[in-house]
Amino acid sequence: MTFKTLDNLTDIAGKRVLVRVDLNVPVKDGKVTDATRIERVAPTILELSKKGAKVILLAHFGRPQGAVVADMSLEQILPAVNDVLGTKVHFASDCIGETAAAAIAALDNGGILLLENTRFHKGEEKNNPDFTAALAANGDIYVNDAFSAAHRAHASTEGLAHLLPAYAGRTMQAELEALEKGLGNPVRPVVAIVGGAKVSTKIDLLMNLVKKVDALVIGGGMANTFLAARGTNVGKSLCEHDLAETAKQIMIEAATAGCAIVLPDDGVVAREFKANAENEVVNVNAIPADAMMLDVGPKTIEAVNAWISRATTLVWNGPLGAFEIAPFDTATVSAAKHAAARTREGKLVSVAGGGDTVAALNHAGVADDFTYVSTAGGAFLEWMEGKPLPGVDILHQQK
Ligand SMILES: Nc1ncnc2c1ncn2[C@@H]1O[C@H](COP(=O)(O)OP(=O)(O)OP(=O)(O)O)[C@@H](O)[C@H]1O
Ligand SMILES: O=C(O)[C@H](O)COP(=O)(O)O
Repeated sequence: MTFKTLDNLTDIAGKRVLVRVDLNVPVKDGKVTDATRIERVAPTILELSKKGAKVILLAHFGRPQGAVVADMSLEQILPAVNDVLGTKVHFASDCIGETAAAAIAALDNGGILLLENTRFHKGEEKNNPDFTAALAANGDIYVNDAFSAAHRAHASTEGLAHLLPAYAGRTMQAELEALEKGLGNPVRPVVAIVGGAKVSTKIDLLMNLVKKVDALVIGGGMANTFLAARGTNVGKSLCEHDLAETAKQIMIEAATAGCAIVLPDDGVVAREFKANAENEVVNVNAIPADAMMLDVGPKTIEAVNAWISRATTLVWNGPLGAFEIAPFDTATVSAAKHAAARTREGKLVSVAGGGDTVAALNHAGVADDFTYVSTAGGAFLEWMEGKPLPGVDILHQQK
């Protein structure tokens, strides 16, 4: 590693350390349902606090697009952060300006403060110099511990490293080391499973991914977009129809690269997005116009598990279905258990990543059996593609 780490940070008592963490955690009815991302950043926060720094946490939640959106406030994450850290964490309702400055001034040495969602300001995602300067005004040192947001060149993930002495946190360091160890030189066949809901932000990554893997299994909302591109009627399923052309190009690129694309043959459809909604298994060519495909079906599960059996290396981002609501967790749980068993037998190197993917593996009870579980989803896929990550690159450039 060529970047500076917390080992280089001594003598920081009383210093204001701005720590970028990723608190974009799964939440249901205002409660955190999986605290893995918080648990992973805890060592950095506690180490800085123990060294007597004033620890100021910067994070985003959701995609409020520069507006203050009440249900995207980080205040709802505060109780879970308190629980995981086992100490009182203060909160300020803005990440810049007087409100933030006053809360920081009131912090004791070793105190911890969480600032409100950075994405409530338009300048965050634009990496706007004035906004970055306003963030920097409240800190002496910058630590980036948000590997899972390092694919974003935002003010709090990249911009700040131009203005303040910048260091990698313990999780940033650990993620990069573990990914390099697990996937730096993957043994073939390499199978990737990509599912989930963030279709528009992840679909472009697949163009390069198909050149690196032997098979790409597509599930979740991502599969519906590919099925639609193939001319299948997906009814009311989560689907980004305007990405049909991109999906077609990816399928062409995969054929050229010799990468098998595995799409669902059957699916579990329902008319309501809720637990135990009335559902049926249908062939993907017979999805009713008023129904949504919320999971892949039994035939597809068999095919996915057969690909996992063939793989020596598995890379997984995004659940195969809406795993939060039973019974639409069936495929995700089955594939997770199968991959875990192959890993335990020493037949598979399994690396999974993503906020909800981690939650899904925890739900299946097998997260500890995977070779490595990254907190990163999009960043993990971009790393896998070999793309430079702005948040990591700028740390390497520190003198
Ligand atoms: N068929 C489907 N229809 C609707 N939602 C789905 C479907 N399949 C999966 N999902 C939803 O996808 C979400 C997870 O997708 P997402 O792309 O955010 O994955 P992730 O692991 O959190 O990655 P990242 O860390 O990049 O956010 C879950 O909330 C799940 O319910
Ligand atoms: O959940 C994630 O993958 C990270 O927090 C980044 O979120 P984003 O895709 O909204 O930038």
